[in-house]
Amino acid sequence: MEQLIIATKNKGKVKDFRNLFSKYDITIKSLLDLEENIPDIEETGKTFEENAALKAETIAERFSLPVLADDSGLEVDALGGRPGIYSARFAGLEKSDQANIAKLLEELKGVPEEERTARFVCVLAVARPGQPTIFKRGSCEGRIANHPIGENGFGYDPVFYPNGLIKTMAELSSEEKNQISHRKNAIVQLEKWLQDL
Ligand SMILES: O=P(O)(O)OP(=O)(O)OP(=O)(O)OC[C@H]1O[C@@H](n2cnc3c(O)ncnc32)[C@H](O)[C@@H]1O
Ligand SMILES: [Mg+2]
Repeated sequence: MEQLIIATKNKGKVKDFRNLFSKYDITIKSLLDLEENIPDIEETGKTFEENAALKAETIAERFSLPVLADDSGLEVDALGGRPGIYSARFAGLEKSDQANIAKLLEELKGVPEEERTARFVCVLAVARPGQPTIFKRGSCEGRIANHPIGENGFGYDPVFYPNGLIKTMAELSSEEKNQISHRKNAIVQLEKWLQDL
């Protein structure tokens, strides 16, 4: 069984990745599992790719090991693509899922259902010491609910209806989310690399 470091401190992502990687017989170590406390990596990039590379390359250099990072977010069409790369800090730097959802619903007040289209985007970066960083992008199309429903998942899952479903992402089991998610759609593109790990 192989081990892969994921440069994240987000427990929701870690749960998704553990589940998504189980079929490749790969175990995950996140920054939350490491003995030493890794300071937060400032996400100063202007794109998902730049921020994913910052996270993956910083940790890969530090440990001289291959590292995967995920930079992801929600693009809402009626908001011109916001919150996008700012999804985690939409309502402020304390990164509260509840506050982010409240701000999103407030900004979308009065916007009719057909104009509430949105997508989750996930960019994965794989950094390996001395080699060029690889990027893969996945997305999941849907629309924004009028109020939060469901207890599973994290982030904006309670207000996101994936296309074709009458349940929000937070009403799906992990297995169901991981069949259709942006994260899954990015990971499948790494399949060849994962087999050679
Ligand atoms: O940077 P790391 O440590 O990985 O953790 P983070 O939460 O700060 O992660 P990002 O910078 O990539 O911001 C992504 C945000 O987008 C949202 N998001 C991403 N994937 C999601 C998902 O599967 N379900 C719900 N919300 C998601 C959620 O608000 C995340 O905090
Ligand atoms: Mg972050």
